[in-house]
Amino acid sequence: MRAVHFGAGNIGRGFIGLLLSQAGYEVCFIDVNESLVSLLQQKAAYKVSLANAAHDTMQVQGVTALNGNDIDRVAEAVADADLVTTAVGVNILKHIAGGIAQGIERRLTRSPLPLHVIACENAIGGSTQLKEHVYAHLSEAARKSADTLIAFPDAAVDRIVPIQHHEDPLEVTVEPFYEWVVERSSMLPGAVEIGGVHYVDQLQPYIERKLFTVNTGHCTAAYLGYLHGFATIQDAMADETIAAQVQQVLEETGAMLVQTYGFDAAEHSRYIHKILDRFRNPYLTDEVVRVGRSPIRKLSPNDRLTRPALQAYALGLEPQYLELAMACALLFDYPEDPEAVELQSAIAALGVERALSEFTGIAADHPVHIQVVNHYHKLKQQVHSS
Ligand SMILES: NC(=O)c1ccc[n+]([C@@H]2O[C@H](COP(=O)([O-])OP(=O)(O)OC[C@H]3O[C@@H](n4cnc5c(N)ncnc54)[C@H](O)[C@@H]3O)[C@@H](O)[C@H]2O)c1
Ligand SMILES: O=P(O)(O)OC[C@@H](O)[C@@H](O)[C@H](O)[C@H](O)CO
Repeated sequence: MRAVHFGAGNIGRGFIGLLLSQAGYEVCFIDVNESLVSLLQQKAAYKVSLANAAHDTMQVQGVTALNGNDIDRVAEAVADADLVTTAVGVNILKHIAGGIAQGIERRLTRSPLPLHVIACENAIGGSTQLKEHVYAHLSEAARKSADTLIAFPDAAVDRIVPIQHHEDPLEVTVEPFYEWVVERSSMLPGAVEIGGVHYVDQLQPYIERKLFTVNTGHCTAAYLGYLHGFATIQDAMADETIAAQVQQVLEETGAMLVQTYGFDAAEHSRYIHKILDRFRNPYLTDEVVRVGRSPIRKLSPNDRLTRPALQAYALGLEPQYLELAMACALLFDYPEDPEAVELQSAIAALGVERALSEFTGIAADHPVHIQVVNHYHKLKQQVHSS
């Protein structure tokens, strides 16, 4: 079986490529990083090591790679694939959609076999978003056939894979934990299920639980850590005040998730504590600037800060630590992150009130907005006086 995977980066090699290879797929990576593509072509294999005491290692073999700019070959690979997956970043999906669409057009003329396209991004409805981008490139006739032969089931993926600093540029160190959940109800009849993937009827509770626990807690640790001068999540979590604030945030999202989806409260509390332990994994070095990357995306209405804060508020819960985390995100001024630079220029140009409304969609007179701005001004004063 052939899988075409877009994005040979950290999660692409360290999780999706590894799991697909273990499930019996020949994996063809597609990436625009030329040196990465050429190394994968030369070596056809790479090493994955686990961030545990034993430093267990695994070898992924028989992989191939294509340059994402070679649209003709990308389309050919998609046309012949048994599965297409992505881990490029949700904002990059629109850039890979053209190649996928060309592949689908060719495939529909030569094969009656169904194809599943799964976006493994940290976003609600990632595959659905990819489908919209792909369909924008398809002819009316192709769209009609694709409706019955091509499915885009949404997914949630969880495994912490930091930025890598190995001598071998293909090696990747990953945490031992992993979870890949795919929505079965949007799959086509007779679909082959991938070994190691957890299939569920409705993804919404799973993606919200993952995004609003793992990723909300993670970015809170990152933004608080950045503000206090810590370089890594592990260092930030060793600070008792930060660790307590991260836990408070997760208790707020937890209360919202338990009320919304009826999760068992005790089980959810264990889930939170397991995640806090994962953040502290002493065998990982995960930079706060990676975890805090793209603050505009992270503050956007459907992402890990704004959405749970507004959902909690709507339920009558007071999301005060989420508001604090949002204010810290507004203070993420890392000059090498293009979104952090854009965010800081917007705050300088519009003022924090308007910038906050612009990026989160929250009206200036909403109580959550008012509290975030209050926290922002207080934190800014503390930063100046320290
Ligand atoms: N790293 C993690 O811990 C983790 C865990 C779960 C989910 N994710 C999600 O997975 C996605 C990728 O994250 P990552 O950490 O692996 O990032 P990454 O930067 O390591 O990898 C992204 C890869 O995509 C490639 N890429 C960019 N534009 C492309 C294009 N047009 N065509 C093909 N390839 C392209 C990049 O060259 C890079 O190799 C993100 O959506 C992220 O939120 C990451
Ligand atoms: O990838 P992002 O930028 O959406 O979020 C950064 C991290 O929180 C994220 O990559 C986690 O490590 C991952 O989601 C764990 O499953």
